[in-house]
Amino acid sequence: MRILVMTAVAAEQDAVLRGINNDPRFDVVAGGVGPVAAAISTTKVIAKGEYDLVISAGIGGGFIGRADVGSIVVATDIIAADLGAQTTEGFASIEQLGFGISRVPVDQELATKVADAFQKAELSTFTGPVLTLSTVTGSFETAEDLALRVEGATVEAMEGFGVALAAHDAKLPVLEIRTISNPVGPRDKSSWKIKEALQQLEKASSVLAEVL
Ligand SMILES: O=C(O)c1cccc(C(=O)CC[C@H]2O[C@@H](n3cnc4c(=O)[nH]cnc43)[C@H](O)[C@@H]2O)c1
Repeated sequence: MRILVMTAVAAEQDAVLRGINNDPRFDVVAGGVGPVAAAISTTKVIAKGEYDLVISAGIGGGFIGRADVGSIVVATDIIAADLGAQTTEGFASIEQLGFGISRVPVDQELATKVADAFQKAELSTFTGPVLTLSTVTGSFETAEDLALRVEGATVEAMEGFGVALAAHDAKLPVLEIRTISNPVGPRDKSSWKIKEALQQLEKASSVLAEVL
């Protein structure tokens, strides 16, 4: 199996590389921050290689009560949560507007297998929808709006939908794995546990190499 892991930045790429420990089945690429950069870079890498699976991996924000800081989340769905329109009845996704897809399903069997392996490795693991946004949430109000709008919203990040759409376009299965660096809500960088989340990403990646 040939596996492409897309991260946003080099620090996440390095954590994954440490975890997979030179496993030749994996390519790990830092594709840039945000859904557009992620989509472009993933499309370019897929075009040059023969892959069986694409994974969006990195740190993310956990919705309070759904995913604790320091935990790992395996996506059940990858959702473009701010791709749509504000209407008098509230937000309408481009899917609801009839302009395209705003949700890419993951390979559910593989997602369950990976989540089970993380739990067996005694890593605090949750599953649920992972939201892709172009703007990091900065208030409780926005966090609550997203949680109400997307049933079971578990994580927010910025690249998954870009990676997933590129994989979907190439008819490849996709997963998204996020290690939680911060709670979704008011911007308080002092509360971000990025180093710990990167350590969890390394641990998760070592389990990935065993289970895939
Ligand atoms: O608000 C800030 O000053 C700030 C501090 C640290 C990081 C950022 C980012 O923009 C990180 C974006 C980057 O990390 C992922 N990520 C991690 N947590 C979240 C989140 O709560 N919401 C969205 N993205 C998050 C994301 O995938 C990016 O790659 C800002």
